[in-house]
Amino acid sequence: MRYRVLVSDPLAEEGLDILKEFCDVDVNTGLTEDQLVATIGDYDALLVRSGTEVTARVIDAGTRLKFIGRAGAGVDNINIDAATRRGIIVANAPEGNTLAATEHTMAMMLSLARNIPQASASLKKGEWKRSKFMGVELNDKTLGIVGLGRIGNEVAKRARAMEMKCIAYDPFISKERAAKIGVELVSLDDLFRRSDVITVHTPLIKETRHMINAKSIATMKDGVRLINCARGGIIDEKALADGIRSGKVAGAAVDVFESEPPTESPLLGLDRVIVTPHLGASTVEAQKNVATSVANQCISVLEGGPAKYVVNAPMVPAEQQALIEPYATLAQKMGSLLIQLTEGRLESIDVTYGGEIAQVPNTKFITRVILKGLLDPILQMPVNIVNAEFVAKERGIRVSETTTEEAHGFRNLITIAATTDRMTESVSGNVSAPNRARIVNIGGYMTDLTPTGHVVISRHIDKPGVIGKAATILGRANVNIAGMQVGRHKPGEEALMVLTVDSAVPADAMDEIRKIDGIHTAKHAEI
Ligand SMILES: NC(=O)C1=CN([C@@H]2O[C@H](COP(=O)(O)OP(=O)(O)OC[C@H]3O[C@@H](n4cnc5c(N)ncnc54)[C@H](O)[C@@H]3O)[C@@H](O)[C@H]2O)C=CC1
Ligand SMILES: O=C(O)C(=O)COP(=O)(O)O
Repeated sequence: MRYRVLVSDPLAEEGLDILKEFCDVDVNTGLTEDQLVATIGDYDALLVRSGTEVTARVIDAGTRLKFIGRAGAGVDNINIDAATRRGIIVANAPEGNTLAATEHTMAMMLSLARNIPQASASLKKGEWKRSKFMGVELNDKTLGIVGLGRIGNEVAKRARAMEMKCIAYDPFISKERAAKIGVELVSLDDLFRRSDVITVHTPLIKETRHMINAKSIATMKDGVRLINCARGGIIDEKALADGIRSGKVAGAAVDVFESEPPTESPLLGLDRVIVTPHLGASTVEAQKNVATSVANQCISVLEGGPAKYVVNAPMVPAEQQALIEPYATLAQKMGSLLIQLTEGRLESIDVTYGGEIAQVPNTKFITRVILKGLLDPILQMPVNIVNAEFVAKERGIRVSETTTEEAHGFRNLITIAATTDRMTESVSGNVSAPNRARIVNIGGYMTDLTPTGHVVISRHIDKPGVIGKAATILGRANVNIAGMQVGRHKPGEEALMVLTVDSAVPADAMDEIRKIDGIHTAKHAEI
């Protein structure tokens, strides 16, 4: 059956062509939330730009959805939590429109400085008002950049070329990194006080909503100019309109609005505000980039592969995927074995990465794979690397991750300990070559188990006859024993037996094994 993809905002043909090779694609733009809710259940993937509000209602109605793609950078129109809860991968295309948004910002800044849109409109009305449109030079002025990410960086480079002085506020960027592109990193208050022009390039999040407001405008230079080509709502539109009316703010350039289309915005009626209808990403080049990026990611995810720019799960860069793969495969099997060996309500999972694996920057990804292995078999809802952490948290299962150089004689060692309200059980595994992964310890007993197929794992008193009785019971049940290992600390004390068997063990045979004198516990597991 071919996958079905709904494209609910305009997407460049290049992206649609890629999708159509593998999927049935419906392009249906301008849907209301109710219309989306009514149809989304038929689709495996939804691709959007900023025009579609992907609400929790839409996501919950998308019972087949596996992928939500954003052909662009901002994902504030997608309810990421709702998608994560449902295990739906959300990915964007954050690099494809960076230069388009940068150039739009530069165009807005120059237009603002020289009143180009107003002068153009005036001349077209038949006027010739040269003195009315007196401008200012940008040369030597201070540009304050709020958010020195992809676009902020590119804007800074271009502003520097125009001999502007660039200062920036970004709590997540180092002074050294900013200095490399000739930008001085300052506090937000300093930026407000010192800038002639302020441009915002942050995402719209709780911390940035109305970051520029009446109070901050009051601290700015008289005659400051403001630019928002990032997200409506970062600048409080009402406060900006008041600032313009009072003359405190000389002008503003706005591409994005608190509500789009902005029918109610007080900015639209002001001469000194120039506006564009969210055109930052609207270049032929950017649209081709974001459409092909998101289409390729969509297909990869639908076919069970990774996406390059996942927003709601840890990413493994392409060049590290081959390295991580054997660990991830082992980790999932270890998780699955462990849950079959435990009894009771899971309280915590402690994962320790020892030796070489501790150096890999993507242990978070492996931890999610472990959680998937542990939780997917026991829960009704599908658990995958997107929602694994969320599902654990929701169920009050504490998850910890530790890295250490200690690998107990192995080059690398993953140990997972699961604590329930009744017991603690642990499993350790090692990858000695890309195609050689073993479970090397169960509950503190050394073993050497290829993690595949059926096993019977028991704890028993190390005394003659116990193992033989278990083997006899399996024989009677027509279960062939392919291999056997016994681990013990001292003769005569508790020992751990791992029997690899060629088929599932009937429940009554397992009950019989548990009744053998000397057997403490016995479990059948399929890895
Ligand atoms: N108008 C349009 O059509 C377009 C708008 N955008 C928007 O532009 C904005 C920037 O995009 P990119 O540069 O690609 O994103 P980015 O993620 O590369 O950069 C965002 C920067 O904001 C910084 N930041 C986060 N919280 C902050 C805070 N509280 N204060 C100051 N800085 C903070 C981050 O550290 C990061 O460096 C986004 O809102 C995006 O949605 C992007 C493309 C087109
Ligand atoms: O990529 C972004 O964040 C944008 O704002 C671009 O929006 P659009 O794809 O043009 O609706």
